Formats: sequence, C-alpha cells, structure tokens
Amino acid sequence: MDNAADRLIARIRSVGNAVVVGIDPRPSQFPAEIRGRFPETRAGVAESMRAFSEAILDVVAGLVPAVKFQSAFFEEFGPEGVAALHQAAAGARRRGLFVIIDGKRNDIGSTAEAYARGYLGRPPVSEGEGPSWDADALTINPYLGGDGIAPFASVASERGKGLFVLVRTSNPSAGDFQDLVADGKPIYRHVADRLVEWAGPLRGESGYSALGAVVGATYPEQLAELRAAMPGILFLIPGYGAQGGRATDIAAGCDAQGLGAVVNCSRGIIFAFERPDLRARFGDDWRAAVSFAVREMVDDLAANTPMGRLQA
Ligand SMILES: O=C(O)c1cc(=O)[nH]c(=O)n1[C@@H]1O[C@H](COP(=O)(O)O)[C@@H](O)[C@H]1O
Repeated sequence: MDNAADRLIARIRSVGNAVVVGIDPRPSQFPAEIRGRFPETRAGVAESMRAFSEAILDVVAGLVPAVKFQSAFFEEFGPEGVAALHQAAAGARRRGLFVIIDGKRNDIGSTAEAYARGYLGRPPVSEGEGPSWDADALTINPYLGGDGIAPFASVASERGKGLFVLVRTSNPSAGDFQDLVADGKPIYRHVADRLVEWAGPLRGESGYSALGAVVGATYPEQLAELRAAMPGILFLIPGYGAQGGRATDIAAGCDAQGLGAVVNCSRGIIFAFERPDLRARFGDDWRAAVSFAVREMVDDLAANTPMGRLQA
C-alpha cells in the first residue's frame, strides 16, 4: 500500500506547488449563473453545490495537488448536501486531485473506528461494495487523546490514507485551551509531541508521515516553533488570505526544499470573482478569476517562501 504523504508529495512535485484549494461552498455567494439554475429547495441548493464544486474542480485540476472539502457546508443541507459532497469528492479523485475531507472528526476509540472505516477504510459490507468515502485524508481532533487517534492511524496505515490532526488552529480563540501551560509547556506542544510519536510508524519514503498536523498561518511564531519540533510531519496550513495569514507568515512552515507543508485557501480562491479588481478584469468569466487567484497564490508562495524551490 502506498503512503499518503508520499502520494501528496509526488503531486506537489508534479505541479510545482503545495496549494490546497478549499471547497467551502456558501450557496449565497455562488455566481448568478449557477444560482439561477436551481430552485431554492434543499435538493436544489445541494445540486447547486455539486455544480459549483465540479466547476471549481475543472478550473483547479492540473494547477494544484489537492483540494479540501469542508464537510460543514454540505452537511448543512442534510442528506442531499452530504450526497453532493460524495459526488464532488469522487469528481476530485477522478481529476487526479488528492482529496482531503475536513470533518474534524473523533470520538472514543470504539466509535472512532467507525469514522476511520467510513472516511478512510471500508464499512462492513459485502466485498463487491466499494468504500463509503475513500478520502485520501481526513482532519481529526486530538481532544480525546491516544485511543481516539489509534483507530485512524491503523486504518490509514492499512489503506494508504492520511490524517491531519489539529495542533494549533488558526482562529482567534485558538489559545483559550491550546496555550494553557501544563507540565511546563502549552497544550499544543503536548499534542505536537504525542503526534510525533503516533506519526513514526506511518513515515513514508519521502521522510514525511501520513499522519500530519493542522497548524494555522495566523500564528507564525508557533508555526516556526512547531516546524522545528516536528520534523517529518506534514503541515496542513489554513488561514492564508481571508483570515489574514500571508506567505511570509507561512515560510517557516516549510523545510529547506520547500516541502513539509500544504497551504489551504478557501474563500480567497473559490469566491475570487467577487474581488472588484478581478471583476473589472474578467467580467462575468468567474472561472477565469478563480484560475487567476490560484496562480496568484502559487506565485506569492513561490516568491516569499522556500516553496519557490518546488518550481525548479
Ligand atoms: O482544519 C482546517 O482546515 C482548519 C483548521 C484551522 O485551524 N483553521 C481553519 O480555517 N480550518 C479550515 O480551513 C478553511 C479556511 O477557509 P478560508 O478562511 O476561507 O480560507 C475552512 O474550511 C476552515 O474550517
């Protein structure tokens, strides 16, 4: 079974950047062309989310290595929304993208097993049935400790899948609990240190583990501290763009070759057509604005972080 970190790094090398396009579909912001096509019923909005996601995937496939689907926006619309997520994730895989489902799941070990089988493995159904979700990677929450992580790590190892564990989140209240000091170090450092232990058995040929960490772009000091404390751990870095994180803040999250991190941007890319400068430039061609925003982010990261070395 191949290793998810190796697979993601191979895609990063092949496209020359480590941008993750975040698909966080907010229907009220969809282009009129898509909004006008579907009724405002639950099923209609879910259909519009599928159509919008597919259009974004058409634009970004071949430009970036990975996409991250924010499950919340799909779950909001019930079973129809979840079905739209399922179809969109399958569409991303068909286009050769590495698919991260952002569900921030976890629970007690025996329940976590079901999440792990569901998102990354196989449910107990007859052989002819495929996996339920077949994501390449899932975001998970470490609050329950080691027995909540173990089932995910075991399925990830068996099935060549990846995990991103919340270590230092990007939100304003991140420090409420994560910064509390226990036994001489903040909680996020405890999580980081345990994660390094959990990640060891999932290390791939690239030197990076399939068990990675979520570290926000909005706390650059902690990002640099965690990079030094967590060699061999891939970082999923959200917070670029709409939350204020800049490329210069992210630079310390990479290794000397420009590897070691993938950088998510959701609103800043998928709704780039709302920007007055891009509206003036591309008019109603909203896909062109999205494509421009991806290239702009790639260039920004290449110019201001070691990720420029990925283009060599
Ligand atoms: O796990 C995540 O992806 C995540 C962790 C975190 O600390 N901060 C964070 O913003 N995210 C997610 O990353 C995305 C950020 O979206 P934008 O702010 O629109 O780029 C959203 O889907 C968030 O739920």
